[in-house]
Amino acid sequence: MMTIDHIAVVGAGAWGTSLALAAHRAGRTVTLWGRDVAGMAASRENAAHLPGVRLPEAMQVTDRIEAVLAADAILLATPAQTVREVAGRLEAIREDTPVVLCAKGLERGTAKRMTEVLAEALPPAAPAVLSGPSFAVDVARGLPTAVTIAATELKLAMALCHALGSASFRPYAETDMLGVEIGGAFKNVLAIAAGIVAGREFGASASAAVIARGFAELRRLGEAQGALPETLMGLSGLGDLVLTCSSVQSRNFAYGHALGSGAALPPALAEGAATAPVARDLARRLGVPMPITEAVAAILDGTLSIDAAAEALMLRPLKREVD
Ligand SMILES: NC(=O)C1=CN([C@@H]2O[C@H](COP(=O)(O)OP(=O)(O)OC[C@H]3O[C@@H](n4cnc5c(N)ncnc54)[C@H](O)[C@@H]3O)[C@@H](O)[C@H]2O)C=CC1
Ligand SMILES: O=C(CO)COP(=O)(O)O
Repeated sequence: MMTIDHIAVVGAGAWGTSLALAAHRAGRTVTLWGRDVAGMAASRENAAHLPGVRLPEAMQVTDRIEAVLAADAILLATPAQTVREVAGRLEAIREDTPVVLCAKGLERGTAKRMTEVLAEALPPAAPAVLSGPSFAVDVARGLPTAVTIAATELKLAMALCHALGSASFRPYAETDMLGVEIGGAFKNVLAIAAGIVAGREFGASASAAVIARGFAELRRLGEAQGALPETLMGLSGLGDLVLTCSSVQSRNFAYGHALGSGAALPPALAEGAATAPVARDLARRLGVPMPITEAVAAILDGTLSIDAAAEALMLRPLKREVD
């Protein structure tokens, strides 16, 4: 079996730092690369994103991209809209170095998935995807978490699972990268919808309806593109949808909640805000009805009020549930 010992994580935000900790707990040699990490390297703490969580001395924290290039595998954990630029900086990697995409989103302007962006920006990489229900803070604290790691070759997905798996972090291997990516990107849009429902105090019944009907949209769009239904119903699809649609810990949910309640928008990253218009356009192009996604995109671009969106969703023509 392929052996992965040295793991480099690119992006020292909440998720990158947590994944570096997971790799360390799994017994790997770990390099964490980020911009402006001198303070973090000295204090051994990511005070901005994970205060109180100690970074082990054995973990190399660096802003030198050269330190990443020789790793056996690279986890790319910067936000979706930066993946093209950041991947481009890794052009000197060895041919077929596994590069695991950890961002959840679609690229603005091109509507491309992260694997499509990587194929263009860094052709020597062997792509993989890591996704699933996993708040960075939970992973950083070593709470039990399960995720999906997908690669075209099961052998690579399994090697990555062995490299990252530990008593607190359980990855499942998968070959349906497309399905895993679609689940991760779209659940963020639906989490904004769920947050709006909670913030507007539409009630628990409406929250459950958004999750179930949102999942119907995710499944339709995934299947239209060739994703496997089992993937969409797994950790990276339904699992992550349930997590982010039901917890204020989710930045996407919190963003929607602020919209719904009329509070000031939180400054944190809400990937779904960038993905919503891209998802709407993609769905229209593929002829897939996605009314909740349409509503979120319209609320975000200011063309529809929340109350008008709710009424329009409730008064859509009556139909069979499975259609
Ligand atoms: N935070 C979480 O619980 C989870 C996050 N994710 C995904 O991981 C991705 C990153 O999210 P977070 O780490 O939470 O965000 P974050 O806001 O905590 O950190 C993002 C990091 O990326 C860095 N960065 C931004 N642009 C960059 C660039 N051009 N070059 C180099 N570094 C750059 C920032 O300096 C920051 O350190 C997102 O796609 C998110 O959906 C996935 C699972 C869990
Ligand atoms: O993807 C996540 C958990 O699986 C994190 O969700 P948020 O980006 O909404 O915080």
